[in-house]
Amino acid sequence: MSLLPTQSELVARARSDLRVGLPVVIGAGAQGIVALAAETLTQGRLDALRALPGRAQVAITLRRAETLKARAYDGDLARVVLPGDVDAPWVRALADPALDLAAPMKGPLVTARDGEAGLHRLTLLLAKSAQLLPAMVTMETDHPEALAVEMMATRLAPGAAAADLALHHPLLPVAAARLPMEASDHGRLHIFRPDNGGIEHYAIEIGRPDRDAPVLARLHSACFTGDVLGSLKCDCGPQLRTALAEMGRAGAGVLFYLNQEGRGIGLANKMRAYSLQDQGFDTVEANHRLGFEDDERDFRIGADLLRRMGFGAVRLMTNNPRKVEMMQAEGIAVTERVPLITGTNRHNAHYLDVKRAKSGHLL
Ligand SMILES: Nc1nc2c(ncn2[C@@H]2O[C@H](COP(=O)(O)OP(=O)(O)OP(=O)(O)O)[C@@H](O)[C@H]2O)c(=O)[nH]1
Ligand SMILES: [Zn+2]
Repeated sequence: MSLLPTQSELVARARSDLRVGLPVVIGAGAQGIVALAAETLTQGRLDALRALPGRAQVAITLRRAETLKARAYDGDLARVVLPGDVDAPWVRALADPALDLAAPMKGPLVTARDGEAGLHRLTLLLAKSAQLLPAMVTMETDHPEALAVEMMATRLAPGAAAADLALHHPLLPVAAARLPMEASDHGRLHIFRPDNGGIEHYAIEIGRPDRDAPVLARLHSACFTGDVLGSLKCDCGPQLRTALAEMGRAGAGVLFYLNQEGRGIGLANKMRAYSLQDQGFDTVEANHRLGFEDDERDFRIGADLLRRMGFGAVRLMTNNPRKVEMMQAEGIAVTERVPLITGTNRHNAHYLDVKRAKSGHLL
């Protein structure tokens, strides 16, 4: 045993570094990259990065590249060559579509087609996992180890970092207590935390569901605006309350409250998406313009929690066939899909239409 951080712990540290605005180094031997998140980039850090020998680029996802009409030569991403005369706000505008319509980027953007994009791809995965906009300022380096020491930066080994980012981190029970609720006197709230100190998720157990029979279950993704504020832009709040009420009526059930706000992009990015929706884009288009896929959730979380609580089969309350497929792919038997249609109003009619048309929801 050692007090030194493992690669997985270094990935967790790198996430915080990027959110703070610090650089992260990825690489070993003679091949590496220094990366800063576009969202937290300051002018000082951009100047310091440019003072290093090498070519500064901004890695963006294919989704964002399509919006910016930049050619993507690296499959799912593009490397925009950073012009010599641009400042930090220019880089942030490349990442953040808030100003796309008001102040379109001065193009054309030149994108790199030579060299390797593997490390750039990793930096984008890291940005997404830190719930930052997926756009990273990068500089290639042929002495990553020395540079990381010099900058006191977290350095990740590419293979180990890629493996950790693809891994589902097991969720461990932290605490549980009795919680009488409007929906049931017999509630119990369980808190789970991943072994890398990441985002916590909750289970609300109602009654004492039989572990040997399919349990009435709901995998509810967090929606601060809908669940807490009663937003009329979506149907989340009524879905949450209806699901709990039905479990209360049935006397047993389990609702997982998964902190995958905004289909996994985080609340700040969801508000960026809402602001694009105010400009006329639908929920799917808005995610794409930000550089995200329409659904960035990891459904392994729900399956892990179900199993950890002793359930192998569910009667799943959802209108989303993907949730059913994903649970089955993760080895959870879905014996029945229980529709959960509630909370439609004139503000969310279009949102629900788009979910039906583009995301395959059965509404
Ligand atoms: N990015 C983004 N997320 C949204 C938007 N509207 C709602 N959400 C999020 O979408 C998620 C909805 O979660 P769920 O209700 O569990 O899932 P669902 O895929 O709609 O499926 P079911 O409700 O089970 O039928 C929540 O995380 C919300 O925060 C939006 O316009 N953009
Ligand atoms: Zn919602």
